[in-house]
Amino acid sequence: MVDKSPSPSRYIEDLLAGQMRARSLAIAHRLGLFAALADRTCEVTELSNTLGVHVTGLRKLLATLETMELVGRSGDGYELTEIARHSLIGRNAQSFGEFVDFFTDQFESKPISLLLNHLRIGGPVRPATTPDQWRHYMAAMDRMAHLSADRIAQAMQLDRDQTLLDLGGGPGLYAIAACNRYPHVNATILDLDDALHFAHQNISDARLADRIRLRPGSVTDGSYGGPYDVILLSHTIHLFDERTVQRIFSACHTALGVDGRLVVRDLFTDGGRTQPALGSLVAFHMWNEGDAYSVPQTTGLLVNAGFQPPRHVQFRDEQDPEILGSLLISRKTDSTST
Ligand SMILES: C[S@@+](CC[C@H](N)C(=O)[O-])C[C@H]1O[C@@H](n2cnc3c(N)ncnc32)[C@H](O)[C@@H]1O
Repeated sequence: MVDKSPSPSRYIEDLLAGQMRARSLAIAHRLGLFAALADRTCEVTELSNTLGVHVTGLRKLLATLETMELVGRSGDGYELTEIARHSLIGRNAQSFGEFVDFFTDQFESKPISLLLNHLRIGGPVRPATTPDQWRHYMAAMDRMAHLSADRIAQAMQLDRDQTLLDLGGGPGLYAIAACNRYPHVNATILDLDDALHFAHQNISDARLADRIRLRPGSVTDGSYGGPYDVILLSHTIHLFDERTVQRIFSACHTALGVDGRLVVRDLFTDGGRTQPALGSLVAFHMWNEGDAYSVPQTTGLLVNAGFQPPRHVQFRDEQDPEILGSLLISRKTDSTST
């Protein structure tokens, strides 16, 4: 049998090329190249005029995109491949372009020197700060919600509940999906002011201002109001260290009514912390003060805070991106052990 595995040097070369591929994707997306080719085949000079860039550089960029199977040639022109058409333009089921901007912001604001310093001396590593970064951040969360909010609303099973708190609710689309699915539910979204600005717009577009309340604040303050029937913590615990997550879970226990449920959604890894692989990658590159928590570790923190061992609900299917994560759903026990 012929051994088709790459040599060690080819393997390392390919890992390094991965960074260049990601940068080509980011630059083409920022330039608007995919949008410019959305419904036409374009010759290089015409494309360079549309995008306002030099032909020489553009030819090289297009060649990289061709190797990545995002554009193809048709005669003298370039056109999008099916993958690019489905994942990088418009808002169809597989579109994922918002994540290109969001990930790119993360890499630009966290150069390797900064990550090295963080490894050596610890401390915070710049969250989103500029208005553009907030817009990209919330647009990516918005996109993820379009792929998953209805499924999460269904998995939360709020048929007999009245009140939902969405902690770190971002653009508000989980609260909106829950209120749409369960007409008897009222929701509260607690988040930082910068995020609530986006939630406010979405709630007003959905005409749900009378059922969804915005509560500016920090999840680390530990005072969430209540009592609530259900608390959702979607893609938020990964921002915080383990001690803070423990305090947040305990504060959730306090804010829940009798028999209340906590639904934690995240990119949970296995006990070895390597699967899904994206979990270990984003934990190191993006979630510097937090982590991609494993299912056993999060279960331990929930039980310590006074919750029953959670059910692990996989709500995404094989076609979905890994970043959608999974859910841990726990019911409150009567008293805390912490
Ligand atoms: C990764 S986003 C997830 C947003 C939303 N829950 C979702 O699943 O799409 C994390 C959210 O936590 C919010 N956040 C970060 N630090 C926070 C804090 N200290 N207090 C409250 N919210 C915070 C961010 O503003 C953002 O909306």
